[in-house]
Amino acid sequence: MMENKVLSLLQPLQAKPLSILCIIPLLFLFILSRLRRKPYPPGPKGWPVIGNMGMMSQLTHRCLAELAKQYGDIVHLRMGFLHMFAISGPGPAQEVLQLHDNIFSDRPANHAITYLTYDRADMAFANYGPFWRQMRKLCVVKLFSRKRAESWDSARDEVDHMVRAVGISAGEPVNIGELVFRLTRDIIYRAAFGSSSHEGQDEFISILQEFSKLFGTFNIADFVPWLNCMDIQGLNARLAKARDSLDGFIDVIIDEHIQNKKKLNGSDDESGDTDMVDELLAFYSEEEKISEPEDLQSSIKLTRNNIKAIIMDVMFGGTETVASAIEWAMAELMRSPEDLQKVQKELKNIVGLARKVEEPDFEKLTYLRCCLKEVLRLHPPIPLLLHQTSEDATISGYHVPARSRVMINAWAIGRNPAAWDHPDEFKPSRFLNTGAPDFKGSNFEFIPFGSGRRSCPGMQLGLYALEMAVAQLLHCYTWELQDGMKPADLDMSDEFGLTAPRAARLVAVPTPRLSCPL
Ligand code: HEM
Repeated sequence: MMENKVLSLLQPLQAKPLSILCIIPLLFLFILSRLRRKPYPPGPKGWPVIGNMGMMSQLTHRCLAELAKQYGDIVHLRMGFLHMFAISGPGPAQEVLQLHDNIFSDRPANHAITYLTYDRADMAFANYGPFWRQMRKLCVVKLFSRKRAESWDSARDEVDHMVRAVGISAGEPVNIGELVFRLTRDIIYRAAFGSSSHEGQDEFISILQEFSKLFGTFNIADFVPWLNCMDIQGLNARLAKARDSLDGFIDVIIDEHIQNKKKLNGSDDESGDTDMVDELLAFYSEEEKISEPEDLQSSIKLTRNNIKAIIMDVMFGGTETVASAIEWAMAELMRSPEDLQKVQKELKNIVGLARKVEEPDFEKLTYLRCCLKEVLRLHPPIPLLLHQTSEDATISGYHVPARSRVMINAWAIGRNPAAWDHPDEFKPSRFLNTGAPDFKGSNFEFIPFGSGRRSCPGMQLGLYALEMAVAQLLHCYTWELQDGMKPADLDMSDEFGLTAPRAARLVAVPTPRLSCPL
C-alpha cells in the first residue's frame, strides 16, 4: 500500500524528463521566432507593466508630431499591454492605408463607444469584415451617392438660410463659429430625418453632446476590464441614460416614418421625397441576418439598432468635420488679406455681384478651391485616423503585433517638412501647380479624408457643403475683424478631440456686397 503511494508520488517526476524534452524545443522555437521577429519602432521608454500610460494626455496630434521629430515617422508606445503606433509620414501611411489595408482596417473602440453604438451595430466603429462591408455598401449607395440629390438640396437651402440670417446682423459682430456649427447640424438633421422645421432638434443636439463627452471620457475600465462591473466613476449609469434618451428620441421618428410609409403604400402619392430614415427602413427587419451581398435589397437586413447607430455615424461624421473646416477657412482667409482679396476678386469676375453662387460656378472658382485644399492640409478636421490591426504585420521594417492601435496623424503628415515646402504657412498657390497633390486618397502626403477601405464615405457631401458655405459667405459679404483687431493677432490654436476645431470661436463683422436681394 505504502509502496503504491510512493510510486504515485514519483510518477510526475518520472514524466518530467519527457515534458522537459518537449518544452525545450518549443522554448527554442519561441526564442528563435522572437529573434527573427522585426524590432518595434523607436519610441519613448516606458515603465514596466504600465508602459507609457503616464503619457495618456499626450496622445494628441500635436504631441505625437513632436514625438515624430524625435523618433521618426513611426513611433511605438505601450499602454499597459496595448501596443500603439503613431504614423506621421506619407510612406508608412501608404503602407497602412494601401499596401496592407486588409490588416489595418479594424477600428479600436472603448467601452463607451461599444455601448453607445449598440455593440458596434454601425459602420464607423464596426470592425472590417462582411458586416462592415454590407453596411458600407448600403450607406454609399443609399445615403451618400450623388444620385441622392435631396441631401445636396437641403445643404443649399440651409446655406441660403444662413446667408440671409447674417444679413440681419450686417454691421454687427457675427460669431461665425456658432453660425456654421448650427448650419451643419441643420443640414445633417434634415438629411437624416427630413424635417425642415427642425422641431426637436435642440433635444437631439443635447443628446449628441452627451454622447460626444462620453466618447472622450477617460475610463479606467478600458485598461483594467474587471473594474467595469464596479463602475467606480459612475459612467455606466450615464451611458445607460444617454442611450435611453437616444432610443426615446429616434424610436418616435422611426415609428412615424413607418406609419407614413404605410399610409403612402395605401395611396397613389408617389412624391418620392425620402430622407435617410426612409432609405434605411427599406432594409428594416427585426431578424438579424448578415450574408454576402449579391443584390443589396434582398441580402441586407437592418435592425432598429443598426438604423439608430448609422444615423449617429452620419451625425458625428458630418457635423463637426464640415463646420470646423468652414470656420478654419474663414479664419485663414481673414488672417491672409491678400488671399481673401484674390478669392473675392475671382468670385466677382466669375459669378458677378448681381447673383449668389450656384453649383456650376464651383468648377471655375480655382483659387477658392486651392484655398480650401490648403485649409484641409493645415487643419484636417479629423487629425488622427484611428485604426487597429487584425493580425501581426510589418511596417517600414518594424513589427506591429495583432490588435495594436494605429494612429495615422493626418495633421502631422500634412505638415511633414519632407513632403511640403514651408509646411506651416498658409500658401494656397501651392495647389495651382498641375500635379499638386489631391485629397482623393492616392497622395499620401495629403489625406484629410483618409484613404482606402475606411476612407470617408461622406466626402462629396462634405465638400459640397464646405464649398457652398465658404463661397456664399465670401461672395455675399466683406468681413472685418472686430474692434480693429489685426489679422496677424488672430488666435489660431486648436482644440483636440475626435475633431480639431478652433479653440476660440471666430467673430467678424459682415458688410453686404451684392446688388441683389439675398
Ligand atoms: C470636410 C468634411 C469631412 C472630412 C474632412 C471627413 C474626414 C473623414 C476621415 C478622415 C475619416 C476616417 C478615415 C479613416 O479612418 O481612415 C472619415 C470617416 C467617416 N466619415 Fe467623414 N469627413 C467629412 C465629412 C463627412 C460627412 C459629411 C459624412 C456624412 C454625412 C461623413 C461620414 C463619415 C463616416 C460614416 C465615416 C466612417 C467610415 C468607415 O469607418 O467606414 N464624413 N471621415
